[in-house]
Amino acid sequence: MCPSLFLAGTCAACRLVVQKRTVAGPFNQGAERTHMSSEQEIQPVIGVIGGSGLYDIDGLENKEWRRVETPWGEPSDELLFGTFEGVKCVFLPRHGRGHPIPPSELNFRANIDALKRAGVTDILSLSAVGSLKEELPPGHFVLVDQFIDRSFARIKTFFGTGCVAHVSMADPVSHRILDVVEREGRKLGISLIRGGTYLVMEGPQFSTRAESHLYRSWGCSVVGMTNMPEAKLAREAEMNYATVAMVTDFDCWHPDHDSVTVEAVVKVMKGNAENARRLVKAIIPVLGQKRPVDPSAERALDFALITAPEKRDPALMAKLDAVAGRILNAG
Ligand SMILES: CSC[C@H]1O[C@H](OP(=O)(O)O)[C@H](O)[C@@H]1O
Ligand SMILES: Nc1ncnc2[nH]cnc12
Repeated sequence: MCPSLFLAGTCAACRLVVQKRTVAGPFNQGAERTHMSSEQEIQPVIGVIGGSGLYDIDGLENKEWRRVETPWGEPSDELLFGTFEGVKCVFLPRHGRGHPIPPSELNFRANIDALKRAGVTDILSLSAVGSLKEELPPGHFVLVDQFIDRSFARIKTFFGTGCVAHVSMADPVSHRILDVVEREGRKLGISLIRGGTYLVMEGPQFSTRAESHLYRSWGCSVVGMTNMPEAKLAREAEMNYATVAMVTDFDCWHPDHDSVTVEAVVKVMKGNAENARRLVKAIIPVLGQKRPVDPSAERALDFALITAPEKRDPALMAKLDAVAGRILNAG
């Protein structure tokens, strides 16, 4: 047990592990982030998580697929590193190229840790969803601002016995990112709605009609299988997160529409993907501008850790090097 891990420079053995892992990604800013103050400017690195139908990203220069190791296991795929108009970007196909991984088997921790390790500051998630509202037909993009997490077979935290943390999820998405997505999306003429609740179901089967009606009665806008625990883990890793939920179907509640099938989702996603690509190209140059630290996410751990230093588990602390290095290594 090392009681002094939070005090940088006091435990040579533990720090060795931390340092070895922190430098893994080519865009990593871990060292600067460790000591950043909220007045400090940072150079964002944009991460894009592509959902169903989005397994690559257009227009990147200096493209390179690269494997990133994490202490949580394998991410869904290699990460695609590149630049777009000079902005550093990292793309991850959520289900892997060719879509081999179902929602419940996604290694969400490895995915988020890998992006963090790669230096990503801002994550834009692109997801196919079913609509739970008449006014959100297929082809619409919903800029989600809330989630209801009904997933139940997933590991939902980086923390645990030996280092307990409780971050706030009251405002789970970055409104700074959504402002940019909304403005650029409207300029492109994409049908989008700002705000909405994404119901996360476990899957992989689609909902029963009773479930679909239940989610509607809760006021949810869209239903999908992937954005939790992704958003929770991004918050724990102090990364900004926002989702563009792209409607592909009316799930199974609508009396005038067939119940959702993969065939229908894929067909609509082909059109949605084109708009998603236009949108991503428009927002990256804006999101990639230098900006002040965004405390809502980038300071999420400031008041979240509760485990006394002498009760902390060195092995877990070492695994948290990328996710919580800013605070664990603070001198
Ligand atoms: C292929 S339809 C169901 C599948 O699509 C969505 O995934 P993603 O959010 O990665 O686009 C949905 O959540 C399901 O995983
Ligand atoms: N109706 C639906 N339910 C869950 N996930 C989806 N992804 C796309 N459509 C969906």
